[in-house]
Amino acid sequence: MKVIHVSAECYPVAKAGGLADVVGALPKYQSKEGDTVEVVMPFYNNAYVKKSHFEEVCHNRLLLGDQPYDFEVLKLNGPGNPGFNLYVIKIPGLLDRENIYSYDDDVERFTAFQIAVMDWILNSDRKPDIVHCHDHHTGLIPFIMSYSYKYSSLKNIPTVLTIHNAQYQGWFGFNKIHYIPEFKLSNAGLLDWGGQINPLATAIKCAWKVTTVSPSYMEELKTSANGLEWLLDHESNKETGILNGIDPQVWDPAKDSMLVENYSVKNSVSGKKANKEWLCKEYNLDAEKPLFIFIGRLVWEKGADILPGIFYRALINDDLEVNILALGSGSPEIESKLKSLINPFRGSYHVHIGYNERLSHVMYAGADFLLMPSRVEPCGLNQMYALRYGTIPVVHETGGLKDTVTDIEKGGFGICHKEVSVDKVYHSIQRAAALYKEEKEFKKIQREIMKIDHSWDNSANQYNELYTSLIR
Ligand SMILES: Nc1ncnc2c1ncn2[C@@H]1O[C@H](COP(=O)(O)OP(=O)(O)O[C@H]2O[C@H](CO)[C@@H](O)[C@H](O)[C@H]2O)[C@@H](O)[C@H]1O
Repeated sequence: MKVIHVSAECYPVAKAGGLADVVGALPKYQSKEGDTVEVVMPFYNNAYVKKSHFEEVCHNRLLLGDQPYDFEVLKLNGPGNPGFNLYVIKIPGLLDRENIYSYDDDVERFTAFQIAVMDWILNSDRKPDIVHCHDHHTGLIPFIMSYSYKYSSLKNIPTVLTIHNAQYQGWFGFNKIHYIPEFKLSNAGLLDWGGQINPLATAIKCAWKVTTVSPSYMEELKTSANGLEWLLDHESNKETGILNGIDPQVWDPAKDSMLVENYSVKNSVSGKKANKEWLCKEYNLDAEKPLFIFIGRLVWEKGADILPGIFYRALINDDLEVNILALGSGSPEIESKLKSLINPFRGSYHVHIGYNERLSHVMYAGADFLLMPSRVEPCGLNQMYALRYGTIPVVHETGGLKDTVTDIEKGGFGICHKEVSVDKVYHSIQRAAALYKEEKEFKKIQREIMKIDHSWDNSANQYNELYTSLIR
């Protein structure tokens, strides 16, 4: 079987969040003997790409409307090889920029990327058995494969869409419909949702199967999906929730080269202490107090808007005695509120605004508790990384968090709250701080959570079974 994953992100080449982690790991665990699982993504002009070696596979010219663009398909070679064939599409002037998203011409960039992928597959000797698309940036592919005249020879290849985040749908106006390779106009309704071209909705309608990254999120989407509830409910017979895994080759405290000191279950106490002490020295925190961390995009879905309120309440209360360290970027208003707490709470609080992969690893290792007050969490990887690194998750019971974290009082290993509010999260922090004082019990939980298996094997098998059902 030959599978091609099409994605805007893939770790370690380009990462903005969890999508990259998934696409950079899943293919490694899907490849069984005789199978080929590949990834194709855009060529960005970032530091990783600059230091990597690529070999040209083909070059061609695509048409975006009537605008021609030359493109190259390059294969990653040499020491940076991620463990599967990884191809990048270079479209000079469109894709080769430093960042992944947030340019004014993202519609043109990602539509051209999808057309280039189609042209490459159309002209390749060995066609894939499955094309697996991820999120809205690749959502037009199932439509193009089924309805665009030029690609009609691909229409019997099954397509799978995985929704990592339904909040973002890639909407654009019908004035750009000519970007999509020519098709019978009577099919234009498949592109439409609420009067706009909606690539995520299009993929939900046209893909042969739709998956999302946890069973609970799949259910939640039917009542809360940023306008796509009815569609997701209507298409439910082709939908499945498959929980993400984590890649133990990248996320292993015993081997992680980004840590200050490596550790396993046996020496978790001293290993975590060394990482915590480094963080406390670096950010002027108190290593005696429990360390709570937050890592992620500073947006409403992650509950980041209530972080300043939660932090203030926890830090102003002298009896609680906690440290807080946050890492993230996003809404300028939240960034500035979080920064404004640095001066008043110097010695027990810091926020690092920006993206920093290495720091995130040290934080998972050195922290005692991870805060995830997400309002929407399709799966969430942070809580699984935290568990693996012996850090207890404090989470809102939603989506994938519900599927991966059970409260200590219910025989589990995390601290859960049922609502997203300053009060509820503060109450969870109080529970966590009390647990920290029960040293023996706290360290026992730390060791237990490090042993939980969240590796990809089980989920990779579920994807493979899904593919097999389509090929049959
Ligand atoms: N400032 C920063 N510096 C360094 N690292 C940072 C960072 N901000 C975030 N990260 C890292 O980015 C990843 C975030 O992954 P998540 O899965 O938690 O969220 P995301 O919303 O991006 O993903 C979406 O897709 C994934 C994958 O399917 C789903 O798990 C999730 O629920 C869904 O919202 C983690 O590896 C985290 O450490």
